[in-house]
Amino acid sequence: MTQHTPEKTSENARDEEREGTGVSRRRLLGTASAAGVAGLALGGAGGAYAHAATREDPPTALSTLGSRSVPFHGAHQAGITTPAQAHGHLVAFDLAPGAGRKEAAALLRRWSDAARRMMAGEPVKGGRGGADTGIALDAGPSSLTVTFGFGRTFFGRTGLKDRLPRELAPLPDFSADVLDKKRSDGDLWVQVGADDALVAFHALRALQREAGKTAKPRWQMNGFNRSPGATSHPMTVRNLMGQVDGTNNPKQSEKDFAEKVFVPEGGSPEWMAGGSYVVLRRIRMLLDDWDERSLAEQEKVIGRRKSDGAPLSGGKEHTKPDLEKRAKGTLAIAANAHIRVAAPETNGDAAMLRRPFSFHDGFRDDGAPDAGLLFLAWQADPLRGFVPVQRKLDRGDALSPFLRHEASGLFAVPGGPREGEYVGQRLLEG
Ligand SMILES: C=CC1=C(C)c2cc3[nH]c(cc4nc(cc5[nH]c(cc1n2)c(C)c5CCC(=O)O)C(CCC(=O)O)=C4C)c(C)c3C=C
Ligand SMILES: [Fe+2]
Repeated sequence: MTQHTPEKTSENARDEEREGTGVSRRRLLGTASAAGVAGLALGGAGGAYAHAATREDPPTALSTLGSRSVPFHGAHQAGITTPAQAHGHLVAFDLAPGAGRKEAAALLRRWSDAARRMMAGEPVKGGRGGADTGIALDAGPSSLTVTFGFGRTFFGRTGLKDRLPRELAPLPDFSADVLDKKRSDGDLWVQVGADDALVAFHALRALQREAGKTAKPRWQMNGFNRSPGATSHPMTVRNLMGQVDGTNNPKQSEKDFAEKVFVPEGGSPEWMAGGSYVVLRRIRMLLDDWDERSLAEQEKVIGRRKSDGAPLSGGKEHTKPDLEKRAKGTLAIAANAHIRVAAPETNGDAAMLRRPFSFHDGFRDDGAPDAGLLFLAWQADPLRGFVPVQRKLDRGDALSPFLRHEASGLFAVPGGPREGEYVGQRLLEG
């Protein structure tokens, strides 16, 4: 598996897509049961066995979930089209005073090396004397991905203003914004995703240690999705409002997918070839209000059935919504339904790949959950993706009264590294 198709979110699809480099479920189960645990050599990247804690320990047999690995190298960074994992950490770092281009390049080199190793299930420095911290020692890679991006402020701090992409222009203000500046933006951005919570934390901790004196965490957000295997049939993930969320994402099988999501070879700036721009919004959901609405009201707000995500114009989850359909003179999908207002066909084809994590950070002073969506939208150009759609949603979307946009970020995520390269090398050394 090199790249995953975002529309294939079922357990079977994930198995199938991960067979390329990981170990397929069939092979894994066959091998593990036939050979037993102790008799087998340690698996390498994505192998069926985790690293033994000591030389004497027999290797630990891994489940399908633990053994899956995602390649670090490729045309695009991992963590964009990879099916969203069960656990996610988003962290922004600011360069320390005095750290410039040279220090940033050395950091990206260290981070890339650590990410490559951890994504292959290998130990990394982090503990005393360069030992691994041991947090993920008996686990496999568990579909770990680490994705790196650059914020607008990075370019001024490193003397690279002449390489600042025009796409990183500050996002406009939206009327629904109640943004906390301290939890927004940042020089550097890291997304960690894994299907195991300890593997995800291990990676986060190792990267934070590697940042050393060069960069300090500015903010961190933690998110989650459903665990692979938790549903018995293929089903797009649900968000904390209970809706099936992600149905009408661009599909990798569509011929204009890459054009929508990635900067093309020969595009500008050159160092962003194969890269993408990610918009992050921490969107708190007013769940106490939402959960009091009837099922019919909730479905009208979105324009889809809550049970299976089918459009209110009829059909199944993946049936194309009929925006013109009327029943007894009334639009089946209301004029302000979220899917109508957000749809590419009502926004000059504005498109983005949504790959969010849910979050829950406890309860607020008023007793309401501090919970919602870490909305992540990936696109080749935010001015042709997120911005026009959010402008339109801002003007009259039935979902907006139930949401508060509390933090925001826009980052340039360069293309994937070639063998021997580190992420961002073409920017920092080009
Ligand atoms: C600016 C872009 C968008 C924001 C912000 C946004 C927030 C948001 N959305 C949901 C729930 C759903 N969104 C759905 C579809 C959908 N949403 C956007 C854009 C934004 N959403 C788009 C482009 C689409 C696809 C529209 C289409 O072409 O049909 C859906 C329906 C299922 C699906 O297609 O994913 C749901 C449900 C929440 C809860 C939320 C903020 C917290
Ligand atoms: Fe949406």
